[in-house]
Amino acid sequence: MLRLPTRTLRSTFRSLSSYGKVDDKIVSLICNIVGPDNVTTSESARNLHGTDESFHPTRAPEAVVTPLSTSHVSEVMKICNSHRIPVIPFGTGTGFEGGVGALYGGVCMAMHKMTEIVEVNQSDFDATVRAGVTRHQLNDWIRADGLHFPIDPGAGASVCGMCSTSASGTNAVRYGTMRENVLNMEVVLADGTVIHTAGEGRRPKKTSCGYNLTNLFVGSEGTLGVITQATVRLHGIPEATAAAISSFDSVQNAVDTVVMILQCGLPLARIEFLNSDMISACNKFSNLQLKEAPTLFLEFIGSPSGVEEQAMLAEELCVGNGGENFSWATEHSEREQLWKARHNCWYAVKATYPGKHAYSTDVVVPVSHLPETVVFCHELAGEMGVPAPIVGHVGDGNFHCFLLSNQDDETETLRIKDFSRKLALKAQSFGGSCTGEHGIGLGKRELLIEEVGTGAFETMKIVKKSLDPLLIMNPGKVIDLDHLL
Ligand SMILES: Cc1cc2c(cc1C)N(C[C@H](O)[C@H](O)[C@H](O)COP(=O)(O)OP(=O)(O)OC[C@H]1O[C@@H](n3cnc4c(N)ncnc43)[C@H](O)[C@@H]1O)c1[nH]c(=O)[nH]c(=O)c1N2
Ligand SMILES: CC(C)CC(=O)C(=O)O
Ligand SMILES: [Mn+2]
Repeated sequence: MLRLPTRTLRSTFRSLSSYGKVDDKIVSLICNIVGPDNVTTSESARNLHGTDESFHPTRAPEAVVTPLSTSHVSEVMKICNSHRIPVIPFGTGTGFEGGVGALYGGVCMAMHKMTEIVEVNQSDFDATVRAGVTRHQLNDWIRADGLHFPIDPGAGASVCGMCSTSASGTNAVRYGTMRENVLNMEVVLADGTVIHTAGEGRRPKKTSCGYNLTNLFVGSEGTLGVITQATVRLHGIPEATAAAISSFDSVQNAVDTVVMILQCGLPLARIEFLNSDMISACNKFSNLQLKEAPTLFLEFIGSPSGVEEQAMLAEELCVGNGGENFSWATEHSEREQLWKARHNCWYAVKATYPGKHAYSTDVVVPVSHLPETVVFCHELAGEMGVPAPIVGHVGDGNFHCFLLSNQDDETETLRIKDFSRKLALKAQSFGGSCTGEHGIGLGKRELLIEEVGTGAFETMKIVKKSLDPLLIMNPGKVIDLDHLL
């Protein structure tokens, strides 16, 4: 692999124009590999692929390439590396941190045409999928076998996109995040080399075999290579499931209840907190009639008797903390409605405040500090005098506060940045993180340095520069280019 000394790198990147351009010659070279139907420079495709769900503005790539195979990806990478052209992988564009924006131009590697479910090992509880397969497609495929892939960011994200952001969702309290559920990945590196992070065809449930490359690429946000295939854990669909809702007279009481439930060792499947602004938005958007108060959504799974036992204990703890309206949803349709409303929180907030620009924080803290952190967030929003719907995967100590602003009002945008920085610093002061699941992307690059400290940050830079010496993989994300030159 090519390595350049720092001085050479600096002079190479003296100006942004040091990256190669995707001109007609490059387009034609890429066409020769993937075929003309799989490369476009149309404005609409470029804009679409330079946008995600974040508030970061669209940064369109110069061309969008849709490879059909790993060898396509590898050959395109070789061309881009030799002409020093940025490559930005794209899953389904549901990310929240501006990860797909082409800051320095280049090629978007859009993975949606690699749609094969390579294998499902029913009795081993694992599956291997190509990069374009979404979590919904995988679940539709394996449901009849009594299996599911439980990691559930609300959107229909691609499984490999989820690997790349280290995604999780409402089920993480029971099943963990992508970090605990990825067994192996095929990755194409910047120079076109194809590797399997745990060795080709390997899918052991545990391993002590060398450095954990799988976990290096999980959460790498497209900055170290293109993930072309992932082998993930599957889980059995539980025999019985019940959901419950309870509302509280204060944020403190609701979140204290979460800590108590966890301390009792109740094996919850899900426990989500929604504040009254969020319940109000959900009532309108998802046609619910819930009391507009701090509320917990809970779910229990297991055998029918086990579920009943867990639920009764949870009810006792909720009521003991002033929880009211404790109600059950055992019917599949009722539960579906509840969790659909929860997954639609983002759209509910956007619909409630039309014309406003929304941003979501993503802090996570050790659970004993959760009540203090949520209350801090609530009060900070109060001081700012802005509506701040909060929703969170509180079983993991992770929650989101949605901040709303007028897009054209620079003062409001700055206030939001200030709010989210203060909240992140508070979480870090409790031993937590600025991001539990959305990633660093563009907006949290400085917070990353504060969080991990100089030694770990320098080590991350060494990893980045060793795997991608010409800095073509999703440049400007996670680590600012200024820190790498
Ligand atoms: C309504 C709603 C609700 C939620 C969420 C989104 C939305 C719209 N999300 C966020 C989002 O779904 C999550 O970040 C996904 O992992 C993004 O997957 P995409 O396939 O859309 O990646 P997307 O295309 O957005 O890319 C995200 C990043 O990964 C990189 N990337 C994508 N595919 C790659 C590949 N094959 N190889 C290498 N890099 C690749 C990109 O370059 C980019 O940096 C979320 N998340 C979460 O963790 N928990 C949650 O609860 C939710 N909830
Ligand atoms: C913050 C949201 C917009 C997405 C998310 O992560 C969630 O709904 O849990
Ligand atoms: Mn979330």
